Amino acid sequence: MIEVRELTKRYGDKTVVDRLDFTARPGAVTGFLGPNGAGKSTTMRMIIGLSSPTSGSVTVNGRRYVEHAAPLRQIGALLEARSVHPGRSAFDHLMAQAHTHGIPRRRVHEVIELAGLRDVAKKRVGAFSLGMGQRLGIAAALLGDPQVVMLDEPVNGLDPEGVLWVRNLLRTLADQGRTVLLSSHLMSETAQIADHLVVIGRGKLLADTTVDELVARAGGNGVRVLTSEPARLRDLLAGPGVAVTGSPGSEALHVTGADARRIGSTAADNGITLYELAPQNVSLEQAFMDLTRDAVEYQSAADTLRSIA
Ligand SMILES: Nc1ncnc2c1ncn2[C@@H]1O[C@H](COP(=O)(O)OP(=O)(O)OP(=O)(O)O)[C@@H](O)[C@H]1O
Repeated sequence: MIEVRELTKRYGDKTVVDRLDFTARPGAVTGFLGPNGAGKSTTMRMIIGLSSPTSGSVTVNGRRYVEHAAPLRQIGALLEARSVHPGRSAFDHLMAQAHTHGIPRRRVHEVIELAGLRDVAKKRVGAFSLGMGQRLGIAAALLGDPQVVMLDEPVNGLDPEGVLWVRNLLRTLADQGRTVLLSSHLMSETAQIADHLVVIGRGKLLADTTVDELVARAGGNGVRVLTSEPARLRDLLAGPGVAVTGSPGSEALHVTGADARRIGSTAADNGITLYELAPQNVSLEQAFMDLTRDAVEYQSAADTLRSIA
């Protein structure tokens, strides 16, 4: 478990992480999302003690990272800036890490297999593709067989097969009861992996939620209906969890909590004519952009032009 409490980091007069509060729980993949510069990497660095908070706290399995006798066995991390000696082989790199942490050689072979690196284990790391480098970073994160795994942009540079591999691996780790935290600025990609989402912008918590809740907050996956008898259809659809909105005198209704099939059947059973029955899918990417719009560090020229027009 990772518990972030009122975590704050300031560089000079700039507050980069601002009283951040969230929990990444065991048995779930928590997606840590935010636009560029939101403070994700800074938060992750504080989680593993590479940077110290200005105020607030963060614990891994109940203790601060530095208080663990064998931190590598508690949390395995892949952070963006890797320091791998380019002349070393993948095997030697992992062996050196294992050695300093009292991890047996057998485990090095296991993570090499797990990361699909067997064929390239003896190759110089300097000659690795970006994707192979990511796999090596993930192998290193898993070396201590940790209960908590934290990955900063793990699918960066991976081909579709690699992305699928990461997705399956993280699901397996969570299903084993481990805590998985992964950062990304890609909403749709994260939504396919994560059970839970923590969204930040300018260092502040914007949402601590599930994918479904986020979509609902952004307007939900409702259905637009055009009918000759809006008032009667509205009454017929009324029930727990169903919301129907529309303007007086208008033939249009917006329905949430009932899908197009149910609305169509209800209309047909009661002889009501429909002119339109259109599911409205809110794109996750749109929901994310709506949520983080005010927190984006550098707006695109188009946005800026729109806002001054
Ligand atoms: N050592 C530092 N000194 C001053 N400012 C810093 C330092 N490290 C990070 N920052 C600033 O903190 C802010 C947050 O950066 P951070 O790398 O944590 O964001 P991020 O969400 O990981 O972004 P990205 O998705 O681009 O990696 C940025 O504005 C960055 O310029």
